[in-house]
Amino acid sequence: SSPAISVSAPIRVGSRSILRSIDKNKEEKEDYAVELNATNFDSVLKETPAAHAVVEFFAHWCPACRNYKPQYEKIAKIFNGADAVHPGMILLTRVDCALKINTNLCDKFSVGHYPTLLWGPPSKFVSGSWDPKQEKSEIRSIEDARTADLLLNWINKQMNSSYRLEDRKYENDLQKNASDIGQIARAVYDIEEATSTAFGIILDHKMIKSETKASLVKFFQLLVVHHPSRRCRKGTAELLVDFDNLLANKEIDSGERGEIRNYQICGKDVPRGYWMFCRGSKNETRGFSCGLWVLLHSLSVRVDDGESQLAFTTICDFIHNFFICEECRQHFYTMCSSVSTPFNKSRDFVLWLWQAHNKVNERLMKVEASLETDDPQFPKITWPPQQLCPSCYGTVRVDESRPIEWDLDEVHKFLINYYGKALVNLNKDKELTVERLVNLSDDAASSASVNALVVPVGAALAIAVASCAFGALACYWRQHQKSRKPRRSWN
Ligand SMILES: Cc1cc2nc3c(=O)[nH]c(=O)nc-3n(C[C@H](O)[C@H](O)[C@H](O)COP(=O)(O)OP(=O)(O)OC[C@H]3O[C@@H](n4cnc5c(N)ncnc54)[C@H](O)[C@@H]3O)c2cc1C
Repeated sequence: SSPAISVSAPIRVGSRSILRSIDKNKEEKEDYAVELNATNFDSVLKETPAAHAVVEFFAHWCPACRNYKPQYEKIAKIFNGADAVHPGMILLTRVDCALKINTNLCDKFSVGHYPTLLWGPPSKFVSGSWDPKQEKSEIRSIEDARTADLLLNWINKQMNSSYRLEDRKYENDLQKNASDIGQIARAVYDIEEATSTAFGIILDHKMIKSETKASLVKFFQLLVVHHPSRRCRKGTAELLVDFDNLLANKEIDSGERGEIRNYQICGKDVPRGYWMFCRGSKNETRGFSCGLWVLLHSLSVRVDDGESQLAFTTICDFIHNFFICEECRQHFYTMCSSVSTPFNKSRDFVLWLWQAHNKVNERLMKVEASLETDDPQFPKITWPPQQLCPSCYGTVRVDESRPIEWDLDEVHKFLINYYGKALVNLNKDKELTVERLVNLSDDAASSASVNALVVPVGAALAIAVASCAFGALACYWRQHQKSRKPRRSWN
């Protein structure tokens, strides 16, 4: 579902001004920043799904504010509303302090000059206030944002992001443009969304039990090392470290979830509540299950030969224990169980997953056609289509009724490229490397005497150490937590 922002056009007090603003919008370009006033300020900021808000306090008579408006609008256009280039993350708003109704509101936020820009979590603005002298406020003043570029740079610094003014809206036009491999690039958002959604479902349905915990820990280890999104790797690593504490071990089987219920596995900006690559043309189609497939494929192409069997069993167990669609998990598990020889090449595992997905596609082609439950814009196909990977097709396919003669080397090459390189991490952060982890752990060691806490050696740790096969990273990380916690901060 797309983020619902209840107010998308400027709202002013009085019906005449509403009409004026509508007319103005027709004549001029639409305003993207949401205009707030004392009556809707709290409700809009309370309801927004965005994790961050910018409030511009201005006065309509102020010439500098009028000149600033096009700059501010450029940024609002990128973030505000479901059709924005990067929807759902930041809400840009403005308050006209020259309107009597807003006098108290502007006072509460210590507006001393126009325009004043404040940044913070939307909830902190609700019934909130701000004082420049106040320390430790989550609301911060944006000092130098005279131009759209400067404002976006400031935002990028806060969010560790790399948004650009030139970013264009992602059009999910796979069907129209099936040969465009670039479409997959934005799927990293959906993988993050799927990871966070999966974790949310696991918690909501109290699925962590003594008999499923080991399988979840193994899956987390796989994510720590091979998730394409850095913030999910980081979030999962931190979760793994604190798993026993967060889970309140003794309460697992009683269904309690301890502190873990508040944990955001891919960081505080995810989930965002919408899908990009996996957005269906109807609300109920695609979304999570599509995101989960893309996550699994992107994991498969990242594992080494030596990890392939463990990655296979980890994914099979994860789906079996935690994918709440009964038919899907049963069917997938049957496919898993039919594998008799352990994988010792990642290529075989990658191709197995591709084939398994195609088997599901082929089954669903028939089911969806008879029940008319398909997404008309995204019918199930045997994948990849020839337009996307001509070389995957060993021979030119003249007769559609004959089985495809796949060139498996080419399919493998294609999958590695598609779910590997092409599916890039859009966050420009430094990579989480083994070296960095080692340094972090050393840092933690040097400060151990001051702020170390003893982490109980619980079942999760034993399981984690016993299954240290996903590269050095997860293993190293988990083992170093035997006697101490690392610092919370990663930077
Ligand atoms: C493990 C698993 C098992 C499932 N089993 C069932 C089931 O038994 N019954 C059921 O009704 N639904 C099942 N689903 C859901 C179903 O497969 C689809 O995810 C859902 O119908 C949404 O389909 P979609 O059009 O978004 O494409 P999806 O099938 O979700 O695919 C997502 C994207 O992956 C790419 N893709 C497609 N095929 C392949 C392939 N072979 N290899 C690599 N990439 C590919 C395409 O870009 C596609 O857009 C399962 C989902 C998962 C994750």
